[in-house]
Amino acid sequence: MGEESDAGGPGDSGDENGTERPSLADQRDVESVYQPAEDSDLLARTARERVDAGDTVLDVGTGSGYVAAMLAEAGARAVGVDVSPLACREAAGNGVPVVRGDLVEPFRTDTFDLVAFNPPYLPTPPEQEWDDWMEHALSGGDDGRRLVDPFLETVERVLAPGGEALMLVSSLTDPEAVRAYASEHGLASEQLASEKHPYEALVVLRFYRK
Ligand SMILES: C[S@@+](CC[C@H](N)C(=O)[O-])C[C@H]1O[C@@H](n2cnc3c(N)ncnc32)[C@H](O)[C@@H]1O
Repeated sequence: MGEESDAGGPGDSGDENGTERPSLADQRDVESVYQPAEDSDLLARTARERVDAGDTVLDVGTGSGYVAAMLAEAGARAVGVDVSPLACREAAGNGVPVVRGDLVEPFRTDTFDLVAFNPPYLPTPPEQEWDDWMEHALSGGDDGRRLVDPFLETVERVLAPGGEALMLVSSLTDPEAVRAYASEHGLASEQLASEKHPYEALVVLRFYRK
């Protein structure tokens, strides 16, 4: 399952003569797919506690597929979605059914018991933005909420009755502002977990219909 084409998107760099240039990620010799870190692990551990065998779950921005794979291990029917073709390929290679797409857009209404999202959240001023798939994995734009806000605007549509969304939020992106925005969009919230790290606190928030 899933679309794993390299067509389109950042990193596809060729000049007017059709000469292929390496993507910025290649030029910088950085990984092109976000590898699981403390944030991935906190989200996966918290979500795993909440799924029952047979639940249908979605891992938004699945990256390597780490969170989806942990939930599948717990007995859930887990699917991932990612905008990056490189992430889709890696997740599929790790045994995760994956769809290439934008947030929850590819999925039907009322589908998922649980939606998990570890968004790109690093606050990044425009002049520091770069142009490769790793930027899509890391940069949360000026306030860190470039993807957080659209997720909160759209996730309710795909939640099954009684379903919930779990999102990893950093102290860098103001969890209280995230909760206020969710509330404006019809979602109640609570904090399920938090961990302190050298430069930030990581928090898992739960969102559900009011
Ligand atoms: C911080 S990484 C998290 C990866 C993985 N879930 C984990 O926890 O290790 C964020 C992921 O979101 C993906 N992403 C960015 N924008 C997206 C969008 N609009 N729709 C779906 N995925 C997106 C990135 O490609 C990246 O894989």
